[in-house]
Amino acid sequence: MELVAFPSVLSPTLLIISVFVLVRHVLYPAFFSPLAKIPNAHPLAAFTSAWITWIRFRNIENSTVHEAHKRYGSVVRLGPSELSVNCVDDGIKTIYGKGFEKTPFYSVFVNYGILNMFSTLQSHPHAIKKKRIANIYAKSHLLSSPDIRAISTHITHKRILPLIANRAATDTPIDVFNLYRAAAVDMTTAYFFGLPVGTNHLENEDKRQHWQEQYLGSSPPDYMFFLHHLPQLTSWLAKFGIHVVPKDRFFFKDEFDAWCLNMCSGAEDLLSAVASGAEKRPGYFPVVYEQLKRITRKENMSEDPSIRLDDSATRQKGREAGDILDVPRSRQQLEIASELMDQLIATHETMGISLLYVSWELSRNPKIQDRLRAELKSLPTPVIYGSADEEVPDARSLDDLPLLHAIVMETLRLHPAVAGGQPRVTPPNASTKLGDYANIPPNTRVSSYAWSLHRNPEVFPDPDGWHPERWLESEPSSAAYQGSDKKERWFWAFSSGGRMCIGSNYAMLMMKYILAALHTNFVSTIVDDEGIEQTDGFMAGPKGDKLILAFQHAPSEVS
Ligand code: HEM
Repeated sequence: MELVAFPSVLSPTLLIISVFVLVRHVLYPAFFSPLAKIPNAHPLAAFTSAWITWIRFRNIENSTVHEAHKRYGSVVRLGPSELSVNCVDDGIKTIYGKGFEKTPFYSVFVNYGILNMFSTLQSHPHAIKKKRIANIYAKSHLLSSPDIRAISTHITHKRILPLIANRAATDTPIDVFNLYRAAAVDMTTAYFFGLPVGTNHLENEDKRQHWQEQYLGSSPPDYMFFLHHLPQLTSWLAKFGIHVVPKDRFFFKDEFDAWCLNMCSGAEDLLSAVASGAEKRPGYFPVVYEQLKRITRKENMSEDPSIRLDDSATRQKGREAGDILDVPRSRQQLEIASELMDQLIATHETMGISLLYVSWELSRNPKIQDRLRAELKSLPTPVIYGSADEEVPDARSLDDLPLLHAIVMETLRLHPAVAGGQPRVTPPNASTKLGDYANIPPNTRVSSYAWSLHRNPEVFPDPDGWHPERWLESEPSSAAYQGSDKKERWFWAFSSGGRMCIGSNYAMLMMKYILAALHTNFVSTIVDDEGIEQTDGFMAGPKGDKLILAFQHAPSEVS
């Protein structure tokens, strides 16, 4: 009797559950949700996030989303509550303007348990952090900064040019990916901590490799999917001893954390020396460190809810690593280090990738390389290798060079280092219009991709071709590459709005100094570019992780 009664009780329950599931997960998302009218990038996208998660796991997100935009237009649905948006008006201007907060995708960038500018999700605490240093990354400041000039002079004349001259003399090719990442770290640590404290990865290959191992070990590229997209599941599994991401990541991170604190201690020593009367020489002063220290001293950190710090745990980790973290640090010190560490990581890959693709394109286009050399030599103070006065151009005249600027812009367009989606959520208590679609509900995840924005053929005719002339409107041949809208509005290599890259002007200037040094003095040719295609991730470096070039001394006159 009971055996018969059991299913009869179960049946209504099962029926109710089935109807609920059908309505909630099938009928509502497919037919009644305000997102139902938006084209699905895949038939499953309306019902489940599993499809886009699988696409991300396979590292084919940027290309898949781009194909969906080509087929279905500027707004596509990636999941039941997720969109990709590929337009400027009612697109990036809205999403990256005001009120759309970041998602936990960015939480992986926390250092020392402390949120920094990049990993702070909410606008208000983020704005406080950004304001601390915005002025020293402003273009007007950088173009007239004696520190920037001194750092560029030192690093180009003392490190880059002798290194390349040696390779040219011995006919030994070089991996420019390594070279450029080293140059980016050397320049940036000099600006942060002062030249005497900053790294010298260009000349010291062992230190460079060790640093690179720590960096890759603490943010292992093959596992970033789990840290970005499944952070809760990843840490929950770890509690049961299932380490989806290798747990030696924490060892590398501890070492890396200790390294950055050590650099901060070096900067402190420089500040003490200046306070005791030592000369404040340009380039030898820890510009960014000092400013962060000065500003954060005035802040009452305990009242800032964005700051989370388990100081004892951080120190314990340091003790286990047997390193300098064992020395107790104040919250202010860790706050500064968290910020600097993040900015350094932002610099290293992005500048390395961008310069690599400039070199690759120039090496494939020798005529443009020759024209660039002529332009660089026309500067009042070109970067001449071996010259007695070891000058670099004034930053303003370098910045004004039209061809150099066009080459860098076109490379950042075609090969954006940050190619992937930058996720945000629609604001609570408001509905939003994106593209042609109104009433997008609150808490919808929305992203735009530089990869797709930069490949709109109406704005960038022949979008897959490298045509610096599209940025040179005075050039007759540029007419073929002018699109229907202003290119600058669609150029998104540094993102836009309040969360736009703080280092964009700095990166542009430093990359121009490096390119000026190389291409005034040398001619580059490709030796091995296997694996040059970009990976399909948030950060899109070369699949082969290298580019081998040969350099020869440039002829003294360019015809
Ligand atoms: C070619 C070089 C660079 C490229 C292509 C680049 C690109 C970007 C992009 C696209 C973003 C926005 C990412 C997002 O919101 O998901 C960003 C943010 C950021 N970048 Fe860069 N970046 C470069 C160099 C640098 C440098 C040199 C620094 C520091 C010195 C830097 C520091 C930052 C910081 C701190 C943020 C977060 C800004 C915020 O949240 O307000 N970047 N960068």
